[in-house]
Formats: sequence, structure tokens, C-alpha cells
Amino acid sequence: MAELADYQLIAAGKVRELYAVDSEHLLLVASNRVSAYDWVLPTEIPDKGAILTAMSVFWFEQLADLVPNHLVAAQDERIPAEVADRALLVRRLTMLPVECVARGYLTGSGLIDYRNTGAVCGVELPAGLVESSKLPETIFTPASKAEIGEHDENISFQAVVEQQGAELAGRLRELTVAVYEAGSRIAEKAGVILADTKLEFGVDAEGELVLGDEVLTPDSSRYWPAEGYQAGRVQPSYDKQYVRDWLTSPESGWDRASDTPPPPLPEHVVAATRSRYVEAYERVTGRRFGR
Ligand SMILES: CCOC(=O)Cn1cc(-c2ncnc(N)c2C#N)cn1
Repeated sequence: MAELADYQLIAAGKVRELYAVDSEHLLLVASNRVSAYDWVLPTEIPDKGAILTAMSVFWFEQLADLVPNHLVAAQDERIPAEVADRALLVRRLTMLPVECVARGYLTGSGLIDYRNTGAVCGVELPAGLVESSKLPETIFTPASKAEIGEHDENISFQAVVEQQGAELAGRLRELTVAVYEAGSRIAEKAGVILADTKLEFGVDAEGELVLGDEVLTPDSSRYWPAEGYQAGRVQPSYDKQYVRDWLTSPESGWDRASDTPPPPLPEHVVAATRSRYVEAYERVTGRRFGR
């Protein structure tokens, strides 16, 4: 069995790492860390990495007829025991430097763009939309990868055309919207709103467009409970709301505006948050999470 120390770390995000396994394969590792308010919290959520990894596997399987993906194996002797259930062996791609975002609802940076310009990434929207409005149709709202610690910058479809050519840009938009809509339909049946998602694509040695990264997880997408959905206010995050509410409650003693790191989470917030990840996984996939 391989050891993680055998592999070279080639990329690290807030809650994930990417290692080189050999010339053809990488290891995408999901940690149990959780981030909130742009901070990585000092307290881990047990099994979060395993649950989100299992969600990506589910979605890769559901979407296999729509788009090829980079997943090689979720169990393999090249996956070290220490990360066994929270790592995926994937094939090495040439990643495209475009964050492919699809939105079915207006919130976050999309809402800010809309309030400033009446459009998101150059896509004109009807007047009168508010926080969390359901959009008349799914929109493709790409972003350019930001430096570590910065937010991605929303760009227009035309900018993607200029960067990647019209044909590839069109395919990225088509596939991103199709993946989001497939995910949204399955989630909706489970009583979960998939408000938006961020995908990353790469190109393989044969020049084929391949879906990489994680797919339709609560870290790469906004998951809202369908019950209680109401446009006109910020929706509760399906998975992170307990964390957000505690951190902004007097009990935490933390001041979000103070630019100081958040305090450790109490056990009851950790347990409730773990339950939300398990619940989201089991409802959306129809599969039991082990343990
Ligand atoms: C810390 C995690 O960072 C990322 O996942 C972003 N990233 C992905 C790649 C990548 N590169 C080649 N082939 C791939 N299959 C992938 C994937 N996924 C590089 N950075």
C-alpha cells in the first residue's frame, strides 16, 4: 500500500490537497476541514472529507453519459490507507483556467453583479429580481481563477471565447448548464435546492474535454433546504448554517469584522454539522453513508 509521503503535493486549497501519483495520475484528497466566512476553521468535521468524496463519486456516475470525467478509482492500492475514503485517484488533465459556474438562483457575487449592472457576467436578467430569486433559466457565469485567498473574478462568456475559442467556450457553457440541471433535478426530488455549482474541466491527451475536480458537492455548490425556501432573503446553507449561526452568535465571542481567526466549534455544532452532511448525502444519493 502506498503512503501519502510517497507523493508530491502539487496543489493545496482551503480544504483539499492534490498530489502527483505518477505521470498519468493524481490523488485528490478532501480533508475534514470546513471553511466559513473565508476562514478555515480550527475544528474539523469528522467524515466531511469522506462524505463529499462519496458525493463526487455519485455524481460522476450519474453524469457519465453526459460528460467524461477524470475519476479512475475511489478504492485502489495507490490510495494510501490514511486517506482511504476521502481521496480519489484521477487521471492527469490539462486543466482549463476557467471556473465554470452555473446558476439557477440569484445570490452571492451574481446578485452583486445584478444589482450593479442588471446582468451577471454580461447575461441580462429581468428587472425586479431579489436575493435568492429563482432565475427564469439557468445561466452560465464563468470566473477567472483568483490568487490564493482572493475571490474568483466573474468574467463574460465573450472573455472565455477570446481565451479558449468559440467552440470550446460553447461546449463549456453547454456542459456546465447540463451538469447543473441534471444535479438540480435529482436534488429537487430529494427536497434540496441546488442553487448553483462550480465545475472545472480539463483536456486529456486525446484532446477530449473531461470533467475534473469535485462535482456538485456542498463545497463547490450552494445546497439549500427546499422546505422554507423564500426569495427575498438569504437562504440557510444546508450544511454550513449551524457553523455560520454559532460563529455570529454572542456565544462564540467572535467578531467577524475583527479580522481575527474564528474560535474552535463546540461539540454540538460539530455533531449537527456532520449530521447535515450525512443527511444531504443520503437524501440526494439515496445511498447510506457508512459508519
Ligand atoms: C487543491 C485542489 O486543487 C484543485 O483541485 C484544482 N486543481 C485540479 C487540478 C488537476 N490537474 C490535472 N489533472 C486533474 N485531473 C486535476 C484535477 N482535478 C490541478 N489543480
